Amino acid sequence: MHTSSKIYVAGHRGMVGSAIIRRLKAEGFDNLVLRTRQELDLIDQRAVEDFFAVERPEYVFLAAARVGGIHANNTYPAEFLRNNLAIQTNVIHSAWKNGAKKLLFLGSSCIYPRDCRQPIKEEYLLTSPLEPTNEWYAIAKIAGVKTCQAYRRQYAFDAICAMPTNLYGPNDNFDPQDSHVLPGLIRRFHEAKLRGDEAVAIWGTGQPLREFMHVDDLADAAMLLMRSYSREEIVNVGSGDEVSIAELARLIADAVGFRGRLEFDPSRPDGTPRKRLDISRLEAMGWSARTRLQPGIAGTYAAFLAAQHDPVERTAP
Ligand SMILES: NC(=O)C1=CN([C@@H]2O[C@H](COP(=O)(O)OP(=O)(O)OC[C@H]3O[C@@H](n4cnc5c(N)ncnc54)[C@H](OP(=O)(O)O)[C@@H]3O)[C@@H](O)[C@H]2O)C=CC1
Ligand SMILES: C[C@H]1O[C@H](OP(=O)(O)OP(=O)(O)OC[C@H]2O[C@@H](n3cnc4c(=O)[nH]c(N)nc43)[C@H](O)[C@@H]2O)[C@@H](O)[C@@H](O)C1=O
Repeated sequence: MHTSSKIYVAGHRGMVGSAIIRRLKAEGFDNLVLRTRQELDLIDQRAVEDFFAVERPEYVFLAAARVGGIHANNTYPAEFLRNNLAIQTNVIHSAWKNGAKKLLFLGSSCIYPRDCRQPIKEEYLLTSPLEPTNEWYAIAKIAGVKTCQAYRRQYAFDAICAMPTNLYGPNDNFDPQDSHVLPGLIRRFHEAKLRGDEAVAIWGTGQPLREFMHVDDLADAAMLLMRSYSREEIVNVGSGDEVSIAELARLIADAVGFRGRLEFDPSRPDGTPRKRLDISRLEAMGWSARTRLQPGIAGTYAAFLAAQHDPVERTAP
């Protein structure tokens, strides 16, 4: 990949896509092809084929997807299955057909079995049943992995797959219902602080463990893989920063300055009990995450506050 290479980042307005764009621009890449969802709906097969036939990008970061937290996954199963199958199938096929040199597909740690041995190695995929709250999304993402592997075997297309752990950072989705836990709780604690509430509700028991990674570290790993990894085996991307949801909630309350009580609501689902990734494969390439959780949360809260004053933030660049 050279700084003049033509690079398409699908989903460049999302959290991951915008982090990859920041990283590419910081490294001097200046031949970026970008389309908003309004300009190019990636579910529309004909539109995607036309776009690739005209633009013929050399490298593709596939960071567009129907994404959300436990509630969104559980509530919109048809969208999580259909949109993700369509987006990834259209993009992978058109990239290959129009001569792309390489494509990076993003899966997720939630594609592994619910009760997986820990830390999770890449080879544990498809060894036992999935977590029911996100099986539709997981099935779609597993199909994405298999699509990349099939195109590599049959057509020698250099499609690679990264499996990130739970991500957070600037430009995240801070929706009160449909977001992931970290941005969701930043908003809930912030609003509770402004109202002077005495307590904040935390979904579930607080006992599940999650590994959190700053999205800039994911962008760093994505660049490394795009530059130097060309195999069909999937690659985990994790940070080792594992905390319980109760511990996470206390860290966020401290960062936001909320001094009231935390009230756990066990009527809401916990989801997977634990999903810590084994990242030996990536470590063997000399990689490790840099941003620790506490400063990462502080920076994300600052980005949330900035976006309150500038509501177009999530839709930039
Ligand atoms: N967030 C996380 O914790 C994790 C994320 N990942 C993976 O990283 C990738 C990016 O996730 P993230 O950045 O968090 O998600 P976001 O929701 O922040 O971004 C997704 C992007 O995809 C775009 N998009 C969705 N549907 C379409 C469509 N039909 N046509 C065109 N664009 C579309 C969205 O556009 P618009 O802004 O218009 O909606 C948005 O820009 C996904 O593949 C996800 O599975 C993996 C592990 C963890
Ligand atoms: C990245 C990964 O993310 C998803 O899986 P998840 O890790 O279960 O996602 P989550 O961030 O929504 O929840 C983590 C934990 O936190 C608890 N929790 C408490 N309070 C809130 C809360 O306010 N919001 C949310 N969302 N969760 C909360 C919640 O009950 C759960 O125990 C996949 O669906 C899939 O999308 C995927 O790929």
